[in-house]
Amino acid sequence: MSIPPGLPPNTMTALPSISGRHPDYKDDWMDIPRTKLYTNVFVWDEIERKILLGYKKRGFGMGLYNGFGGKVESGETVSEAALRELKEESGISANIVHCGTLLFFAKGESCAHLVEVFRATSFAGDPTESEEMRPDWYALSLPDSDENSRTRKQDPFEEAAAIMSNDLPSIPFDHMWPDVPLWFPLMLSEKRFIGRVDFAKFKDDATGTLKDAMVKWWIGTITATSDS
Ligand SMILES: Nc1nc2c([nH]c(=O)n2[C@H]2C[C@H](O)[C@@H](COP(=O)(O)OP(=O)(O)OP(=O)(O)O)O2)c(=O)[nH]1
Repeated sequence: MSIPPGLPPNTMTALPSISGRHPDYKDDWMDIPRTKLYTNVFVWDEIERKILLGYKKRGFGMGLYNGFGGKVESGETVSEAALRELKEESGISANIVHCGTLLFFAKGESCAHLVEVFRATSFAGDPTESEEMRPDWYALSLPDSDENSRTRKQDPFEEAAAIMSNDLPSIPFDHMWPDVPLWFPLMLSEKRFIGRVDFAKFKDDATGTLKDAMVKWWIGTITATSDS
């Protein structure tokens, strides 16, 4: 499948890719009226095998755990916005490295979110709760999937690290955006990725309420760009 519309046009090769769709969704990518730029920063400690996540206390994405980020404001670069949001929401500073570009659109919304994702493994300061986010450390791990558990079992270093692991809680993937398991393993293995996920409301069988579900998705690993 080719790179979905709305993603940076100069990305020449993005392989391999993961793609899929909801069984009840037959349409193509949705038309996006407008796009707003966002950042999202994930900070982890390779030695202590822990990752810092924030619990969103209010507004958009309330009740979910995520990296730290928000809208890029006029006059600032994406990296400046990423560092500002990280500091405001978690109280820490970090050496950030850009690793992904993800486009999210929910049916019926006026605007898509183009999210520039950064990773950091060195940081300064103590995580501090803000009005918007409650930061906490979680044990560094991959989401559960056949693919990930196969990889884990084949990697003795990863297994040893897991045994030496800390007593921190596991990453609450069930309380994160549903797209996270698609690209999180790429981020942790320091790959560069791009992707798009379209959402639509579906009835949640368990609660009977309407819930945003992923209806069409594509994530690619960047192997080369036309300007590199
Ligand atoms: N994984 C994932 N992350 C998303 C999605 N949509 C989306 O905005 N994000 C990320 C990007 C940002 O890091 C964060 C949303 O930022 P925000 O609404 O808190 O922005 P903000 O702090 O500037 O907003 P505010 O103070 O004005 O409320 O969530 C999505 O569909 N999936």
